[in-house]
Amino acid sequence: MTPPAPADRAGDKPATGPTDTPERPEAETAKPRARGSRVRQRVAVIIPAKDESRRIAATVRSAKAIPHVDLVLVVDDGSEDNTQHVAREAGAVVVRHSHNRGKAAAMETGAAVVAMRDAPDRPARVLLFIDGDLAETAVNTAPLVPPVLEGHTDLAIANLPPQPGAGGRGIVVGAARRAIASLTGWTPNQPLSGMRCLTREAFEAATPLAHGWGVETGMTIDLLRQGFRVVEVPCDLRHRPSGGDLRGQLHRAAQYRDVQLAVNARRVRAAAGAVRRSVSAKQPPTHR
Ligand SMILES: O=c1ccn([C@@H]2O[C@H](COP(=O)(O)OP(=O)(O)O)[C@@H](O)[C@H]2O)c(=O)[nH]1
Ligand SMILES: O=C(O)[C@@H](COP(=O)(O)O)O[C@H]1O[C@H](CO)[C@@H](O)[C@H](O)[C@H]1O
Repeated sequence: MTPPAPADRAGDKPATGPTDTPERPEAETAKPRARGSRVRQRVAVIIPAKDESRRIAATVRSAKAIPHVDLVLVVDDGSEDNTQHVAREAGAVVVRHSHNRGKAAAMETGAAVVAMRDAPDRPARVLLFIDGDLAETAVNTAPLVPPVLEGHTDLAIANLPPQPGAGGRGIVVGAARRAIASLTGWTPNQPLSGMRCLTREAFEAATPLAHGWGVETGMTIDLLRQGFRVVEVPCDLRHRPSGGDLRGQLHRAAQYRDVQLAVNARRVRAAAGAVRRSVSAKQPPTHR
């Protein structure tokens, strides 16, 4: 695979939808589907959730109101609270990890369960991942869906407004942003945003997902490097921000660790790919 062209591989923070995306090289192209084939396509909302009993009911109810959604799936990632019961009561389909496996694992479980519920005679559902703490604002992820359903992009990522009470200094966000930029040529505004809508084809191309908190950074890099289209879409969301206290800083340290692990693995992969390409370019043509 050739390295992606800079910046224009991804929509550049469109106000209401994706910007134009250039043709992708044949070898990397995720086949665009005819618009007509998406007409009956539905959307599954997947909510990885660990100890979200206080907000999950509002999140589930709100997610059910997103147009085209016919399945809201909560993956209880080994919660120690009542998350699974509250989510089920609110109308979600709930599956549960018996022990905590991290956000990325919960996302993979969610996608696998949706695949089992996809009808064989219909297109695979589009996947909309959202966090469990959005509460009543979950419905405001709705603008992520049309660009994907209509085939304008493969991955739509929510851009959130500044969150009251957030205590971050932009260290993790900055590191993830720079890593994505250096590996793909595209500079995202919110590289860690977990609210993202994508096709089944794009999801499969992004697996195995990077572990834990590295999942968003890894997914964006992997999809862009394979020629998939990515856009950021503003969404008016509120989530439980991490504060500036010890708990918040520990959360950021874990995020930082997982982002670095995801990025380093992809740097190694990119370097190995470059070596392979240069070796095969130098090999003399074979004669019969
Ligand atoms: O081990 C974990 C940790 C978190 N989460 C879920 O992942 C989402 C994002 O987590 P959080 O809101 O804590 O992170 P933030 O995005 O605020 O950094 C939430 O729905 C969590 O419940 C999870 O499924 N497993
Ligand atoms: O925990 C946080 O405050 C930051 C990461 O910490 P930094 O601000 O980069 O030190 O990450 C959160 O905020 C981002 C920006 O709003 C979101 O995109 C992330 O999903 C959230 O984890």
